[in-house]
Amino acid sequence: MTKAAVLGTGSWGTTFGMILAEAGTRTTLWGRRAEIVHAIDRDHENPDYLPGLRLPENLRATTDPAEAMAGADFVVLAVPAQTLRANLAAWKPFLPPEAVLVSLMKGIELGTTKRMSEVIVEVAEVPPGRVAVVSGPNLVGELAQRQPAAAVVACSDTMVADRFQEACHLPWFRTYTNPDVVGVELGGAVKNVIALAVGVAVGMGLGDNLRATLMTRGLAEISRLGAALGADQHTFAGLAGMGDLIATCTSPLSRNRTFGENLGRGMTMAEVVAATKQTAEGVKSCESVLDLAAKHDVEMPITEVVVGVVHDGMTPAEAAMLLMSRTPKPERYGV
Ligand SMILES: NC(=O)c1ccc[n+]([C@@H]2O[C@H](COP(=O)([O-])OP(=O)(O)OC[C@H]3O[C@@H](n4cnc5c(N)ncnc54)[C@H](O)[C@@H]3O)[C@@H](O)[C@H]2O)c1
Ligand SMILES: O=P(O)(O)OC[C@H](O)CO
Repeated sequence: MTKAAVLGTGSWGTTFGMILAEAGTRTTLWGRRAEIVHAIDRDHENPDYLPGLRLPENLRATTDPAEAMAGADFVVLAVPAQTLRANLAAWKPFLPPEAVLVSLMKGIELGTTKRMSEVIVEVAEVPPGRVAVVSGPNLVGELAQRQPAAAVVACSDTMVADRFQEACHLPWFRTYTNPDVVGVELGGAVKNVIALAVGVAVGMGLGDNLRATLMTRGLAEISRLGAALGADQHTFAGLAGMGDLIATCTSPLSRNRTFGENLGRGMTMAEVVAATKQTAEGVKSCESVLDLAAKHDVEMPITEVVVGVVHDGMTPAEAAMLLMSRTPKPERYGV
């Protein structure tokens, strides 16, 4: 029987552990908080992140990373993106020698501007073919209710992608494979930034035309950055691109969109941060995405104003004015 360790007992780590367990993969969660781990292992519930959701009885949990990873074929990483490097360095001694490492994280590392799979390759010292990524329209608020959804499993080694696709495939959670790790990771990371922008527009009371415009031009930004980094442009028309962008930008379940909406309503950053109990990856990744774009001379105006509003004191009104007053351009650059 295939065995998996899921490192992180937050909303996505717990839910994905449930998916793996229901798909027949022997799964153990690792969490740092004993009270949450005991509740999952003993009471089959995560009271903090998924209260009321009955977890599979075969889904185990522990605070011991060695115990979680012992004999694992897959080690699934489900911590906030900016904590990956330090965590993985601590977990490295316990990684089974042949295990595939799977990233559920949607972020770009601050400072290095590395994608999560690049951080994993560097810290764990494994070849890219042993690193997979899962992304797509996967709002936990719906998945925890076992509502139908789909996701992409990306790995440069297509056999590895096929194996993990099988390990987490369910009738209500359809998995697709894609060899384009760069495109899948960029889609997942940058959609969070665009969702912040759409959230600000929602909070300001602006309408559906602007929301659709921000999503469309946001996808253009993601695609431009992807082209500069060698991604497959088809990926951005897929689940990890357009699919996740639509889900995140249109759903009140999205932490990133909600964060932006609170800013658009006039709350201060301090107030919004205090009100946000879960991870909104775009808040930190907007800066690393903009740095990555600058390294490759890619223009990302929506990302730029998101950094302005979230980190540099720009008001939502100033951001809207800046975007709408840009010089007229062809819809597609370079044509
Ligand atoms: N929740 C979703 O709907 C969803 C869906 C798809 C992908 N993701 C991605 O999954 C990743 C995990 O996010 P989440 O949604 O589960 O977040 P979350 O806020 O629900 O949970 C984060 C978990 O990480 C733990 N944590 C925080 N700091 C830590 C540290 N320094 N070391 C170890 N653990 C730490 C927290 O205690 C918590 O258990 C993110 O990159 C997110 O973008 C989330
Ligand atoms: O709640 P968000 O904004 O982190 O989005 C959750 C998932 O990434 C949606 O696919």
